[in-house]
Amino acid sequence: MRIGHGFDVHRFGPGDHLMIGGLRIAFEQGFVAHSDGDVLLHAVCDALLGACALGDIGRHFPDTDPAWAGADSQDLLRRVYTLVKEAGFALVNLDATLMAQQPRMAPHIPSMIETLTALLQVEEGCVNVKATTTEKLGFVGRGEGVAAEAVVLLARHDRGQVSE
Ligand SMILES: Nc1ccn([C@@H]2O[C@H](COP(=O)(O)O)[C@@H](O)[C@H]2O)c(=O)n1
Ligand SMILES: C[C@@]1(CO)OP(=O)(O)OP(=O)(O)OC[C@H]1O
Repeated sequence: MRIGHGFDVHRFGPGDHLMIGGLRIAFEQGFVAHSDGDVLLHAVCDALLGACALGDIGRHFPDTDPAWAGADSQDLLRRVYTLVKEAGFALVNLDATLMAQQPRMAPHIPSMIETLTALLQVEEGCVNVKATTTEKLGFVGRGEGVAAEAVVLLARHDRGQVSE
C-alpha cells in the first residue's frame, strides 16, 4: 500500500470561468496559471506522484515548457495515472478538499466526483470531494484564490488484481 498527499493553490485573475475538477464553472474571474489552472486536478496529480515517489507535477510538466501552456489538466492527470500504473499501482481511494470563499462548490461536486472516478478508473464510492470556506481568514478568505488538498491510497496492481 502507498499513501500520497497533494496541495495546490491558484490565484484569481482576469477571466470569466474557473476549471475545477474538470468542470467549467462560470465566475467573474479566472485562474492565473500556465495550464488551465485546475487546482483540484493538480493536487490529485501531486498526491498520486507522491505516493509513487515520482516527484511532483512541475517536474513532469514544467511551467517553462510551452507544451503545457493552456493544457487541459484532465490530460495531465491521465498522463500521471499512466505513470502510476506503470509503477505497478492502482488507486484504492481518493479524498480531496477544496478551500474557497467563493464560488459555491456544492452544486458542482457530484460532477467533479464523476469526472475523477472515470479518469482514475475506479468504482463508484472510491472518490470523495468536499469544500470549505476558511471563514474569511487568510488568502482564501480574502477571495484571492482557491486551494486544494488531496490524499490517495494506492495498492499494488498485478494482472488486473489489486492487492496490498
Ligand atoms: N466554496 C465553498 C465552500 C463551502 N461549501 C459548502 O458549504 C459548507 C459549509 O462550509 P464551511 O466553510 O462553513 O465549512 C460545506 O459543507 C461545503 O459543502 C461550498 O459549497 N463551497
Ligand atoms: C500544471 C503546470 C503545467 O506547466 O502549470 P500551472 O498551471 O501553473 O500549475 P501548477 O499547479 O503551478 O503546476 C505546475 C505545472 O506542472
